[in-house]
Amino acid sequence: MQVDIGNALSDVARPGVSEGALERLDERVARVHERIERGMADDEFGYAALNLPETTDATEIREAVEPLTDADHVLTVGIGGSALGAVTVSRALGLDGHAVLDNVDPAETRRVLDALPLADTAVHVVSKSGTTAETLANFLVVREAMTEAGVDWTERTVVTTGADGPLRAAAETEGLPALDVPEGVPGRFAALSTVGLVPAAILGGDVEGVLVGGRAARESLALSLFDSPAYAYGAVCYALENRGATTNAVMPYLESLEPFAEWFAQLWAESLGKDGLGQTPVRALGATDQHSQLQLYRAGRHDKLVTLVQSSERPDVPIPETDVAGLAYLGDGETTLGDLVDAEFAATEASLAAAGQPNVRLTVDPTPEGVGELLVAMEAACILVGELHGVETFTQPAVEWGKRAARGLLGGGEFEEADAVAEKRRLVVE
Ligand SMILES: O=P(O)(O)OC[C@H]1O[C@](O)(CO)[C@@H](O)[C@@H]1O
Repeated sequence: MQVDIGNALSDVARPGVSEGALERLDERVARVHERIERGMADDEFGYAALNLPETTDATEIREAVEPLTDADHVLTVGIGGSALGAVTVSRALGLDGHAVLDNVDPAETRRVLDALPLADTAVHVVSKSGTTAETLANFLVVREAMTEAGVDWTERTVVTTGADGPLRAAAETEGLPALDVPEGVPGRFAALSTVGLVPAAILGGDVEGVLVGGRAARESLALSLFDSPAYAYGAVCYALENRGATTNAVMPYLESLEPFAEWFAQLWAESLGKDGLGQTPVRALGATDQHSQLQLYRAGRHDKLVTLVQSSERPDVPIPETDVAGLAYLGDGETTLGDLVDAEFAATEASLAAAGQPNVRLTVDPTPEGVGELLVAMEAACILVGELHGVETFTQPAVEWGKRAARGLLGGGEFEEADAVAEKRRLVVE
């Protein structure tokens, strides 16, 4: 993976970071890298995520899912990091047949289940805590639907969960194959583990290659940001946030990385949104969003960084020759769709720079190794930013308030947060 931070420097962008400021920041990066290395060496909570490329046992995963590999479809039942990593990996690997229930919109749950050939579907239920209401509710709905379809759901389901909790108990009661969520790794950092790799393994994906790429990202971590793509990216994000770029729009120019932008959004928001800090992650897609959000990125406030993700190579789809007036430059018998999207990428990047809008280019290999390298590099970048900000990168206390309120509203206990719902300030316009 390559990171080009040139368009984030202060002689191009406003806000921008000077090379002198980066040199000074590099001294702090060295200290943080030493902290990260200690955390990895001691398999400390959170830092253990960067050990997953070494500790994840692909053979164990393949053995657990072997009875399910005849399925052409996999349904992941999970939410947040218990679904986003798996969706990101399987889509980035170009695997078809992966459906996901990571919400409790009844219309969507019904639409997904009605569309799936349930007899030809393996189900992967994932919850680190084993108590997440959305996941457990969907699991109950899925197994009922399979039963009604005449499918023995216990023969088609594998569970990945923590050491205890309702989901572990259900797996033991029903005799379901159960894999462990890695100890000490928050869900949003668990893509290169059982949590993120099981569906790809069922669908025949190169999970071993993803782990090889993750190892490459780990090995590229160094004492200097100028020697480590992951730290270069994280350091620029940190410096630009401190200079007013409080939004980070992630815009991959690969459809196969569209879920990656959503995975990144949880990683960045849930890890760094603390103590009044944190960049707001925005999901975008190139070239499509050149025809929507780019107007804001170029001509709006100078309060955002645009992270452009480019592919190091592309398949060739020729644009057929045409005599349609004005289209000869496309249909000349030589230009391909890859040429077009690469030209649009370069034009958008230059357009942002010309407007003084900070942007960074990540160049990734569209291979299993490239996928693993990208994910681990972003995780390392996130940990660097968390250390530089001095926040608790690996917890997410702010999400608990809403869970208690919802549980109270559903009669799941006495929670003062539920009272606050009843006391809502109202001004209704109809
Ligand atoms: O894997 P679990 O415990 O079901 O949690 C799912 C998601 O919910 C959160 O805990 C937030 O509520 C995320 O951090 C996590 O990825």
